[in-house]
Amino acid sequence: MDIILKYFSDFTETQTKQFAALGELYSDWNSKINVISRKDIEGLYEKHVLHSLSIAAVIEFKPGTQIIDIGTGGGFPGIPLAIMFPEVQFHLVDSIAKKLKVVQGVADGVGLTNVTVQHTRAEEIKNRKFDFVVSRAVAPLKELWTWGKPLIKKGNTQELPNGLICLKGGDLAQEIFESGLRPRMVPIDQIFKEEYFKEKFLLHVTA
Ligand SMILES: C[S@@+](CC[C@H](N)C(=O)[O-])C[C@H]1O[C@@H](n2cnc3c(N)ncnc32)[C@H](O)[C@@H]1O
Repeated sequence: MDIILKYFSDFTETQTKQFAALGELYSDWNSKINVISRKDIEGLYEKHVLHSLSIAAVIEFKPGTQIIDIGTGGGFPGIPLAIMFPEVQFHLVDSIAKKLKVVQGVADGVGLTNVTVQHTRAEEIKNRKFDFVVSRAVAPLKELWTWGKPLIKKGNTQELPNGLICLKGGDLAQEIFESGLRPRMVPIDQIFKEEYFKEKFLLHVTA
């Protein structure tokens, strides 16, 4: 939890309690339904919570914004962002139902009222639009954009235009080339100084 407070300090008492509760909630849920590796659960706040919050370091979503997290797994980046932005609506989807049990359990455990979950493949969602798609470690950029683009309403009311914001790591040159897109790229090690964030990037593609 200290690692979060190192970079973010403007939390309300509720938010501080909610972030603090994540450690125990994820340990409990993960012992029942394994969604996070044992090694990663030890580094939960750095590798999952803080990493998810890199999005909050780049954009402060306005109240009323609607966001879908594609392939949320155990709730990343959706859950930390939902705590960070209590007036923003988050729809967390995954193709594996048991992962969403954990997500719903954690959301209920911290008392989040701005989170909904849906068991579906992203490409099967019809007739719904969001301001942003967020995603971490789910699919190559080309595929993510194919799934995400139809879900995004065009708009330009925030610091960044509506679009896809995804968290990725490693050498992305080939992946970006194959996508045919020109995302804006933010190296996360410019935001957070821990070794873990070396070669990790936030990509933003405008809708
Ligand atoms: C490597 S995990 C990442 C989970 C989470 N985003 C995180 O960073 O911890 C990838 C997740 O994407 C989900 N997924 C893959 N393809 C999907 C699709 N087409 N629609 C919805 N979820 C998908 C998988 O079920 C899995 O939970």
